[in-house]
Amino acid sequence: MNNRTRTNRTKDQDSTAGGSLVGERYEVEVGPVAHGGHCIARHEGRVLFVRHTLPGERVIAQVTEGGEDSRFLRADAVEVVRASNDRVEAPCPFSGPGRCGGCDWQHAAPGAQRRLKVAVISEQLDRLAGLSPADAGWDGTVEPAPGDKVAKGQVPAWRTRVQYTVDAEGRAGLRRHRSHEVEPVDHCLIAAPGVSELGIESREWPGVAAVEAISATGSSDRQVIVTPAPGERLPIVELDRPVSVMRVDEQGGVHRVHGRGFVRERAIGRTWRVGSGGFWQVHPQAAEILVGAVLDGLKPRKGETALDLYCGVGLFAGALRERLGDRGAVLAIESNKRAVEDARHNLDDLDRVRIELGKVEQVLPRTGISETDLIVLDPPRAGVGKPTVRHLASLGPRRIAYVACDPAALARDLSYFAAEGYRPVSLRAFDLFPMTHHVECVAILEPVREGSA
Ligand SMILES: C[S@@+](CC[C@H](N)C(=O)[O-])C[C@H]1O[C@@H](n2cnc3c(N)ncnc32)[C@H](O)[C@@H]1O
Repeated sequence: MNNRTRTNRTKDQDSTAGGSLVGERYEVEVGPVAHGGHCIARHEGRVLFVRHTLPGERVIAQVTEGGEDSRFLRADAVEVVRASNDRVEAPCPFSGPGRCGGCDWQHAAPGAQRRLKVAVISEQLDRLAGLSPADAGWDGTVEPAPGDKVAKGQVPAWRTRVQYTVDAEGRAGLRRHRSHEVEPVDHCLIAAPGVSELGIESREWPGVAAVEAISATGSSDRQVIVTPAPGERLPIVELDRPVSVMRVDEQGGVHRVHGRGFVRERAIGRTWRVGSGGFWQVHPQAAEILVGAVLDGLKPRKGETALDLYCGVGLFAGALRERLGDRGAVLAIESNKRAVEDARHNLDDLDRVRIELGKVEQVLPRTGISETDLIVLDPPRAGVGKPTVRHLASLGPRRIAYVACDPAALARDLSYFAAEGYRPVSLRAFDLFPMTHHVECVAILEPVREGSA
């Protein structure tokens, strides 16, 4: 077979740019996985990030983005010439080149997905922090959530929050990869049963741009957040079961239409009020798993003080406060106003817990705190950043727990912590986003002792 074959390009693709290579097809050997749900291949010296393939495969890659002058090209594997042993038939009929962008690894066996995540974390730690798995105190595994152990070809239904986009015909679906186009679906396999039961995909949504469906864990609370299409009023939303309905206005504000303005999640023996727009982990076992990893790593002692930074509705602050005894105290900081209100409500029964509203980088210097024993960090994907890392190290904590949803941001911040004299003593990785490329890590840091390398 030719290693360069031209396909029928669409008019749109031809009009993208003079030197566009969109639509070109190359036969390539697929190399290692890269962060972001794709693998690296090369063609005539140029790097291709290829989706829908696996390391070691030989595929026909069709360019989806990039041109003659691009540093790299994006591509989809549209034909597999030589398959990896890790390849399975994608259980989801909506996945594949040009289709739903929600999952990256439908075509990989569950164990293989976790090995891909191991490779990505290892590569990020090495490249951005100069750390081997052993240096980071990591056993080099990604742990599945106990309830997600499914056989080859099966899919765990874990996603308790699903963002549907509605197409021009009023059909709910999921976004295609790096696109505003909608792939209409009649059932998302990774959606939790409580989301599927709402039947979002089986009804029409005229005048609606987006629908978010939420199924709380440990309570029967269900919520639907509807974003009307521009210039449209909110349609009457009637579903087969009682759910609270919220509306998003054109400025992004969320308003209650009927029912409660929040859902109640159960975790670590407590009930957590989570208002619309407030953060809660999407995987139903995530809160328990992450709290367990943080407490195991920090080993809080009676009377210690702790910071819970990027605290959301107060999950780690609550878990820590219960371990610190009468003289312990927790300061939590969160920038989302609604989440702070929920955190104050959720932790109302605990004394010596203070929750401050604002950005960590702005609020922390204003608190006047000059030392603390423990810190939990659970930042958004961008990570913490050098100035905040410096400030945190200056507080001299005995241990820091860093909960990370992006291994690249974690590795970058670990390199900043190293410069401030803190190093990871343990790292655990959890597969809290099966079928996708996402992974959650918990790193425990300690000050480097005199004499230790
Ligand atoms: C990954 S969530 C963690 C929430 C919480 N720890 C939990 O486990 O449920 C990150 C949180 O950081 C908040 N956030 C984002 N940027 C922030 C900043 N600069 N300062 C404080 N909070 C921020 C977000 O609103 C979100 O609630």
